[in-house]
Amino acid sequence: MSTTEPLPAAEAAPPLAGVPDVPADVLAELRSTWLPRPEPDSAGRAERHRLAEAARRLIEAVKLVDPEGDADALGSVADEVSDLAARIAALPSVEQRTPSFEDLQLHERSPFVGAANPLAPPMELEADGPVVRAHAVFGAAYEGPMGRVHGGYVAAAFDEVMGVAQSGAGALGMTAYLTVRMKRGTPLHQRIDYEAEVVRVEGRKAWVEARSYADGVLVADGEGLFIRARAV
Ligand SMILES: CCCCCCCCCCCC(=O)SCCNC(=O)CCNC(=O)[C@H](O)C(C)(C)COP(=O)(O)OP(=O)(O)OC[C@H]1O[C@@H](n2cnc3c(N)ncnc32)[C@H](O)[C@@H]1OP(=O)(O)O
Repeated sequence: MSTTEPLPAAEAAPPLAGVPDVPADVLAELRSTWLPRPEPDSAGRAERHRLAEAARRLIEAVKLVDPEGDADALGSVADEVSDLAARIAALPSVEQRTPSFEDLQLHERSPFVGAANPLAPPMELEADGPVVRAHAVFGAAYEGPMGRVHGGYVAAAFDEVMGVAQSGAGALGMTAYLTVRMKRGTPLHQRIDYEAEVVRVEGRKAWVEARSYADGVLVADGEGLFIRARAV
């Protein structure tokens, strides 16, 4: 596939040599901690998602607020937000009980796709056979160079997408290494598209390649090695 073309239309590609042809139901099961993101299973979880979304807007607003503005107004909202943080912290915590199955899912808690995690942009994921696609918009809080996503977040987003795509090996493991080539700045405030797939499998090791695009232009690509746990 060309690395400078816009994302290709979804189409069934033949399996790569050495990469297993993993049945669709196995792929779906392996990916189920990430996607699809289900409807909230309770009113409380729906409100927690709404709270996370409000917190994302809070983070963006705090990052952008002008320190040369009205200092009293800033001080007043700092007090209010501080009080709010204390009120939320005083509510029951998930760490005070045995987590439910839903609490543990990455579509709930991940720093990239988690609906309950205010640090998650959140990234949206979809799978098309062995290929995993994703998109995300990074706000001001992710800024490194002016107007561009910090390199650490550029790489971390690749880890998330590759982490899902390793399912194409028929098993899940941990990231052993990750190489990301940042070819252009990844712009803030616009949709970034990702695609990733397994390109090689040897025993417990699966190599995954991924690319990211801004407005159809390649901004980064990379590869990672994922190693599944030894059979016990
Ligand atoms: C459980 C389901 C979870 C499912 C979890 C699903 C969630 C995924 C989340 C997304 C991914 C993440 O962010 S994961 C979080 C970030 N990553 C981590 O925290 C991983 C930290 N590292 C580790 O836990 C470990 O080092 C592992 C698991 C990567 C490997 O440990 P190990 O299994 O004991 O490996 P070991 O027997 O020594 O080596 C096996 C083979 O791999 C090679 N090898 C080992 N490490 C490396 C390495 N870093 N780079 C290159 N090659 C390596 C060895 O040379 C050997 O090759 P040979 O002699 O056989 O040729």
